[in-house]
Amino acid sequence: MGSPVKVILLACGSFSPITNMHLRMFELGRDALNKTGRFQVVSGVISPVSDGYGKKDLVPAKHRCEMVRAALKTSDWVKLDPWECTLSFWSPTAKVLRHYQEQYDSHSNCKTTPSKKRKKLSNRSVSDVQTNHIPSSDTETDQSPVVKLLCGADLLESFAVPGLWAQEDIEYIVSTHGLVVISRVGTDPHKFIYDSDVLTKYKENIVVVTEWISNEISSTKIRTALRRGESVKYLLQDGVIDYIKQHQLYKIPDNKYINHLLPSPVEKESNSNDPEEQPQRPSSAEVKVILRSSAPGSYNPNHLTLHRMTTKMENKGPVTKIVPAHKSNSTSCISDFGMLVRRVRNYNLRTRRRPLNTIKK
Ligand SMILES: Nc1ncnc2c1ncn2[C@@H]1O[C@H](COP(=O)(O)OP(=O)(O)OP(=O)(O)O)[C@@H](O)[C@H]1O
Ligand SMILES: O=C(O)c1ccc[n+]([C@@H]2O[C@H](COP(=O)([O-])O)[C@@H](O)[C@H]2O)c1
Repeated sequence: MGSPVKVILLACGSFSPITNMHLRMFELGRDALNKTGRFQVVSGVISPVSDGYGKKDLVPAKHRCEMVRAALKTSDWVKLDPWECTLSFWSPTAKVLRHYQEQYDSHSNCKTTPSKKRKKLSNRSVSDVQTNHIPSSDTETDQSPVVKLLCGADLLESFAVPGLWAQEDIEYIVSTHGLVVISRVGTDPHKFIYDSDVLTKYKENIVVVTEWISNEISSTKIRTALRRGESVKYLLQDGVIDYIKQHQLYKIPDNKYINHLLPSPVEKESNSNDPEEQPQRPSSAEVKVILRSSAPGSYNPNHLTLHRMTTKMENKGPVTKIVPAHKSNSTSCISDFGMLVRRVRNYNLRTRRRPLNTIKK
């Protein structure tokens, strides 16, 4: 067998935000290709989609790129390439693959490699190897790497969504580049390939990786958890969580799990051991009144009851006492109380108001 074909794994997607499973995909893909003996993965590239894609909950590309950068601090072989997402318009994946292939071809030692030869290499199947229908090793070592699309099985199955992908793009991707597909719960990539004439035609160029340690992290589920104020630790890299918190992405409420990672400067300053200084956990009724009256504008607009309950307080200026809002029946903000109380205390500290615990009921 000749020397293996060098491969660059390219993952296209929203990465809003990048999850640990996106990172795992690269590890799984590299292992699977290297184990065949036919390929040697030399690097991985993450290409976040342009803002022009217009998908729901797609935070601006600059944030998605920064989150990818933060996540990749723990990888020594996967890199961010912001080319696609710096364009103001969406680019089909076939175009993105072609762009990167051209980049690598032009940078390779073998600038004269005809693309047809590359296509032949990329398409090399198990049967090719077995029958020694392979280029000589001298030729191979001069080859620029082949860019393969690394994706989850849901992306593969989206090929069948009517009108979503151009048929010629699908054929170009599988014939010229090839796919490395990571299994995902609820998908059946082998059957999907069987059902598709074009995928069956090029099936030697599709590597399906079964992830036995199945892990259904998705960016959608992460966004849902964030919106609900739930912990996302161990699902995202800590640097990504910090970034989300710092830039208040995904409309997160005051999230105790997120916020406890990075205490606000005011919280650091007020690091008192005096039990009298420690905020108490008030009842829901108390918080509702505190929020609106002490820090107008900084409460979560989702807590509409707060607004209604506190209009009486508006002319009273700063918080001087807690008024039990026993008439309220909303429980929507209960999980955020600790942080809400800290916010009030911080607000009072910043504005030199009396600490919360000195406020009498
Ligand atoms: N848990 C997972 N298992 C396998 N592949 C995944 C997983 N999560 C994401 N991917 C793959 O990562 C690539 C980029 O993902 P993208 O950010 O667009 O998807 P996503 O996490 O499913 O996002 P969203 O939930 O916002 O649709 C896609 O090929 C997708 O199939
Ligand atoms: O090229 C296409 O026709 C095409 C059609 C649908 C999706 N894609 C790409 O698939 C990636 C994941 O998209 P999504 O909607 O599953 O997050 C993203 O990079 C898109 O540009 C690409």
